Amino acid sequence: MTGTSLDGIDVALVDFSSKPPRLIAAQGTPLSDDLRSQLLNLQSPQPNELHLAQLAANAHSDACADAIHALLAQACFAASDIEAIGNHGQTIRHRPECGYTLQIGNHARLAEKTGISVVGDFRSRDVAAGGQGAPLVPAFHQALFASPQQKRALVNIGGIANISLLIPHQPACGFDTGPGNVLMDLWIHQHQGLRYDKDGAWAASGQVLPDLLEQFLQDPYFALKAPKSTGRDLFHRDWLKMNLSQRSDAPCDVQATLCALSARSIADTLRADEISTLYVCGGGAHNPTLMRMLALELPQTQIATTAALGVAPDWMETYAFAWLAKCCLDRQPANLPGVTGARGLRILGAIWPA
Ligand SMILES: Nc1ncnc2c1ncn2[C@@H]1O[C@H](COP(=O)(O)OP(=O)(O)OP(=O)(O)O)[C@@H](O)[C@H]1O
Ligand SMILES: CC(=O)N[C@H]1[C@@H]2OC[C@@H](O2)[C@@H](O)[C@@H]1O[C@H](C)C(=O)O
Repeated sequence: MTGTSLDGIDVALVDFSSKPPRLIAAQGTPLSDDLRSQLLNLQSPQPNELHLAQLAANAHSDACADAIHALLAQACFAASDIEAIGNHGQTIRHRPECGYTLQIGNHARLAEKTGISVVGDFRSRDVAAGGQGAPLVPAFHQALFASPQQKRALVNIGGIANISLLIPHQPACGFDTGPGNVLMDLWIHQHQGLRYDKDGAWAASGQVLPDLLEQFLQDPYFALKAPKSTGRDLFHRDWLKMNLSQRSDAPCDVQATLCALSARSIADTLRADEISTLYVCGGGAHNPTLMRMLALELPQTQIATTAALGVAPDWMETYAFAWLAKCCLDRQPANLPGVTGARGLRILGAIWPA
């Protein structure tokens, strides 16, 4: 799994012979600066992008192969022990309203380099069926973490944040709430040249600006009803420029307000449901300022990380894509039409045999 933050490749080794499937080992490997900038550049139109996208897809697959080999070595497994790799690829465009979403990665090359079958291209079938193609993890959250008594929510705060609402006796519901860390990452990079605001320290040094927060919340995305999904296509550098060009706020106050935007846009989606516990995963779970703001927004809700469910916050997404790959191999539909808006259940993904 490589997500919208473009911070690294996460690999999980999952055993499906046990019920529920068991996460045996997991590892994160940082992306090289070169590959990261190739992938970041492809997030917006540029000359010769078809050729550049293919080169980046090859480099992405080579880096995935290295990360997989490293995890197998660490966990003392051989390639021949592995039934398949689920490979999300890197999202470089997400335009379901135009009938496509694009995750690049050369699956054939990954199968060739590892000798392991690859399952990839998880989102396009759902989009072809009229869905958003995202988020896909609510089905996994429902299968593994729904409780018969408790109203639970799981939120993944990655570059973009996506939530799953697991209410007993109701179909699972889920959507992207909006920016998770992506805007905070862009803003601190612009001002301090850093990749991210470690422990939310810079945000904690500023004041949330209520008028700016209200302005941010005017973006029509936040008022849209589900099904909805988003990405860097909407929440990018120009979004910040458009919202901030007429203002002269202290950069640390803007960072605090972007952090509050992530917390508020997540919390706003939960107020009506009397959720007993909100479980947080993704990199945002490591940001105490963001976690504190979430707790302030939701005083009636217990907030924990998914470690309380037995899964460290960094491995939830990659675990989910192993599960999605297994569903594909078993010819089991894995989308939730009530989440993505697809016309019906669909088998997600395509297989590149070893
Ligand atoms: N210690 C920390 N303090 C603050 N923020 C952190 C910390 N660790 C990680 N993060 C944030 O988490 C981000 C990475 O999160 P994650 O790996 O979940 O994103 P992703 O999977 O790439 O995104 P998505 O889920 O949208 O595809 C980093 O870019 C950073 O903003
Ligand atoms: C198009 C795309 O890659 N979307 C990602 C992204 O990262 C978070 C959010 O935006 C979510 O919609 C999705 O990933 C998760 C894993 C999902 O599909 O459930």
